[in-house]
Amino acid sequence: MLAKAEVLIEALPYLQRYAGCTFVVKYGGHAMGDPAAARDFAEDIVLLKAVGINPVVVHGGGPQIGAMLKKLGVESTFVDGLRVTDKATAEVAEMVLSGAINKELVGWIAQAGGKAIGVSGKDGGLVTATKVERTIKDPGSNIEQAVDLGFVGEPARVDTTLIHTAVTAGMIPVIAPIGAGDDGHTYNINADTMAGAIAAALGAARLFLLTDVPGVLAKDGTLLTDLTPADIARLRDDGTISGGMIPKLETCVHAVEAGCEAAVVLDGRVPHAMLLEFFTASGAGTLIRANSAA
Ligand SMILES: Nc1ncnc2c1ncn2[C@@H]1O[C@H](COP(=O)(O)OP(=O)(O)O)[C@@H](O)[C@H]1O
Ligand SMILES: CC(=O)N[C@@H](CCC(=O)OP(=O)(O)O)C(=O)O
Repeated sequence: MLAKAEVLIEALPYLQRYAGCTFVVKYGGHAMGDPAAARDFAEDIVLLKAVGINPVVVHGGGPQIGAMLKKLGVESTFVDGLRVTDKATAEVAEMVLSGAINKELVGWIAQAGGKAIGVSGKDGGLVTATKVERTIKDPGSNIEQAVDLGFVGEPARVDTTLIHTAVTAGMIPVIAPIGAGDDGHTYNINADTMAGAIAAALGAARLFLLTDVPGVLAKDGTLLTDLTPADIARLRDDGTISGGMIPKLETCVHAVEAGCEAAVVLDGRVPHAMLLEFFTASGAGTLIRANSAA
């Protein structure tokens, strides 16, 4: 019994410090595979709301989009962790993200006793997207070449009115990473990028990125517990990070440089990972701050 009280007391300074603050939580497609983990995640989100923190959820769904494309016989390729998206792929991405996954998460939060509102970046002009321009180095000649990723977007403008309205009404926004461009097209946005842009626009106290690894791992597999933007640039240059970890850490750098206090990459498969990270002194995962002394 006393142990339970001690756990609550350990959380007290965090509760006092962060009451009224916004946390943006990105729930990755890899982390959401297991229904028990999804239930734990929803409980964590509802608990945050109950103690006066305003959680805003941005979800992914990469593996689920991949599975649907496979069913439909459509091939998918990636450049730097971004899915090359033609018109048909954009339609499937919107269907899976805004339709299936978004509503499933809203359902899990309702089951846990919360009130969630599921939207995509298209709703209320939340996220206006522009086309992502990328170049890749030709391995033979080392010459930079432009690659066309199709309808892959990045947030150009974020209008947080809808989020503020929902939060004021006691609701938890659940956001799918789809945006409309000024050109009228639908853009598929990497969910980490979407979460970082929303965290930056809201001036969130924390950005949590829940994924399927314990955090950022060094080449020998050990967990890197604290990183700065300069460390991340080095890890990218020496090839320690690759694939989906690249947009994830770019997002963290963007968010902390825009004023978000800290970003955390952590293992969403661990039950109640976010609560353990946030409310206990022994944090898990990788913490990213603008500078190591902060
Ligand atoms: N240094 C690294 N540390 C940890 N994971 C890494 C690293 N480099 C690349 N990765 C890859 O990044 C993946 C996480 O990104 P991603 O697949 O996009 O996850 P999510 O769907 O949760 O966003 C890991 O599963 C791992 O394969
Ligand atoms: C442009 C781009 O790559 N979009 C992603 C959107 C979903 C996503 O990011 O999901 P995870 O967080 O689960 O990886 C995709 O099509 O897979």
